[in-house]
Amino acid sequence: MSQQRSRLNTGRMDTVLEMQNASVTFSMDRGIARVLDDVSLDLYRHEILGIVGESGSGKSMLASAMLDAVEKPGELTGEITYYPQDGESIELVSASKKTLSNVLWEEIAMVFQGAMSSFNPTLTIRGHFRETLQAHNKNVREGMAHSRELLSDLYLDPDRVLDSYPHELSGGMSQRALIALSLLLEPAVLVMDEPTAALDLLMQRSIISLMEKLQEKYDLTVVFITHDFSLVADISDRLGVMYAFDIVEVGETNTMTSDPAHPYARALLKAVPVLEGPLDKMSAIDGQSPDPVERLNGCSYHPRCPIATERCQRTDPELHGVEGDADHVAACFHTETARDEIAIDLGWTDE
Ligand SMILES: Nc1ncnc2c1ncn2[C@@H]1O[C@H](COP(=O)(O)OP(=O)(O)OP(=O)(O)O)[C@@H](O)[C@H]1O
Repeated sequence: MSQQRSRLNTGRMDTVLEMQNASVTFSMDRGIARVLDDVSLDLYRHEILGIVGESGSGKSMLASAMLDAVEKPGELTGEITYYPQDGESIELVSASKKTLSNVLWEEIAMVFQGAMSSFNPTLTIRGHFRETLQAHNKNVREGMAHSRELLSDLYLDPDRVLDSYPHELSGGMSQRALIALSLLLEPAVLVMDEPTAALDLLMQRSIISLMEKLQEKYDLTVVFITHDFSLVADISDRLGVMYAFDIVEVGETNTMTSDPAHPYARALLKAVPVLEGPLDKMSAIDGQSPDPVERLNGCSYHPRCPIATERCQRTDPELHGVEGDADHVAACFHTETARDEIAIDLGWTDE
């Protein structure tokens, strides 16, 4: 895990990125699809925050929103504030294009899944590094020296990789080259959306342990988004769980992997396929994922929740501190009951 997160003198966590009521909507024939639903989240400087959730829960939308990079016709609303280590804070949603282009890659960078679609097939890897430096008016000679260091950090041979075209590299090599490229302009924050999804298990694990080293070496704040609870649990300081386009629980990784408080987070933990865990204790989550157009009243998880009450059908719960702990929040009226009644019994958890 990363070094201890820094605290402000006030005792509060030092926030590097703050999302307030961030929503993304798409206008569709059958109505408005709300694919990110009023998310508020603080990212702490120098932490690794894991975000997990099932397919379609809005993880990629969250990643794009963090950089104000939601593709049109998607509409992003809310406030996303970046706090540099030194200097004035920048609100990204209302920022000018010029401000945004200075922040992107130089302050906040992103790695998507599938390096192949991120690279230009007609350009060598050297061409990609060079182009990025030129686009940001950086010294190309110094930048190329840094690119060699980054590639070496990622256990790639700079001479071979820089001269290659993307298709000449294996999946694991090109994904690592993409991570090196994303770090070229020394960003403070790296948002990674399923960066290991297309790779085999061994390569996934090796990228995860590389990320831990890079985070320490370059003092990074990392958001690591995945559907794989067990993969990200190994390196995260905190874990956030998404359900129905919103964050439903965030807490310290130890708590989140042993005794989360939201019924969905508990069900997700039980559904985690782990090599070392007993298969007979895995269970799928019953019911359907929610529709972003046909929105339900009350808690979005209530139709699938074993402990839902009438209140859950009527009112949508806000995130609140679990047992008075402000660092562990869940959007559920019945967290105590969930912990009592929804058992988690997996070999790989710390229980
Ligand atoms: N261009 C688009 N127009 C309309 N809806 C979209 C668009 N892109 C994504 N969505 C919808 O937004 C919702 C959230 O998608 P998102 O890709 O963020 O989910 P995800 O959790 O990242 O899923 P996965 O793990 O499968 O990548 C889904 O219901 C998806 O169908």
